[in-house]
Amino acid sequence: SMPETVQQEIVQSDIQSKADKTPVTVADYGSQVLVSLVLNMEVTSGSFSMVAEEDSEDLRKDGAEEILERITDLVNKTLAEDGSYNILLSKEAILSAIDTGKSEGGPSGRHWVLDPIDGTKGFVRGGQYAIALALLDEGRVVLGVLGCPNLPFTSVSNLSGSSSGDQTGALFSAAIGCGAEVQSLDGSPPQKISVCTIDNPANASFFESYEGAHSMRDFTGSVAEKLGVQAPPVRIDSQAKYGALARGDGAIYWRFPHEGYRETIWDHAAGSIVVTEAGGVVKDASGNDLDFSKGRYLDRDTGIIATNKQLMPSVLKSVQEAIKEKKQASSPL
Ligand SMILES: Nc1ncnc2c1ncn2[C@@H]1O[C@H](COP(=O)(O)O)[C@@H](OP(=O)(O)O)[C@H]1O
Ligand SMILES: [Mg+2]
Ligand SMILES: [Mg+2]
Ligand SMILES: [Mg+2]
Repeated sequence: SMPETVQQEIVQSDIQSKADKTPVTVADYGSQVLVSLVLNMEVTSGSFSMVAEEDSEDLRKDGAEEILERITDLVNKTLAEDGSYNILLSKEAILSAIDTGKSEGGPSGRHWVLDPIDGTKGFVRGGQYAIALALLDEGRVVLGVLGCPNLPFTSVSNLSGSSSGDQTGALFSAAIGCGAEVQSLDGSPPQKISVCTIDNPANASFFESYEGAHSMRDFTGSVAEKLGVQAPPVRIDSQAKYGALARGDGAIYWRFPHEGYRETIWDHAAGSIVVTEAGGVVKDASGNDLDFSKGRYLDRDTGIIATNKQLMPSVLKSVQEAIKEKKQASSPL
């Protein structure tokens, strides 16, 4: 696919820095264009609304001509190679396709939620990333798809060492009330997946961000200790973590960003339905469900925890204890 080709050949000029200092690449923009174009053409019933991560502002600035040209070429080349749609996009059409993702979402009606490349830092590093698409209906996630081109098809235990002969690439999908599935990217028949059945925290392993700045490791380390987790953390980028959890590669995924960080809905919508439809649960640190109905940002208390039903009560308890300790340690006497 287009992101795979870009990842293999990525050069410095393909990578830009956004106003918030996070990276964005030609593949992030290109993926947002392609997904929004196809959705627009295929979804014909009702009005179309999409909440997506990227916008065209930086691409309309002086000096962005070259990168816009590169995105336009990439998108047109991909469309031509695929052959399903006989269209050629101008630069202006590229910019307006990106901006179809400007919706505010919210509690009423239907909204597509897109992270065109989740885990851009992993993508640039040659690591894990995901293309994450979900559908919100009246404020709840009803559909989710996670494309993970670099994820071993059977298990992340095959991440290091390609000697296993495992296929690479996994496409997770879930619809509300219908369970979760995985298939290979070349279109093998989908198979049902479910979270692991581990109930003893001593046997549990956990996923967390590869990027240390995305989740506080001193905090998650103390939660792991309280829980009695023995295994070392498995650190991978993007919502591939939700996919890996949903098929039982590990028992827990948790995320505790630094204070003041606001989570966005496209970082969790697709992943959370894949996990819940695989029989798992996704909560904030207070044990509340995530609320995707509040617009582009996710309404939540500190942290996000995904695990199976058996482990959630003890994980929440350890998290609460760790939060209490942290508050005591930082409050003046
Ligand atoms: N300081 C921070 N704390 C927490 N999350 C952050 C962050 N900076 C960026 N992120 C988010 O973390 C996502 C990647 O998740 P992970 O840490 O699980 O790999 C990024 O998605 P994008 O790569 O789509 O921008 C971004 O939204
Ligand atoms: Mg980003
Ligand atoms: Mg993201
Ligand atoms: Mg992204």
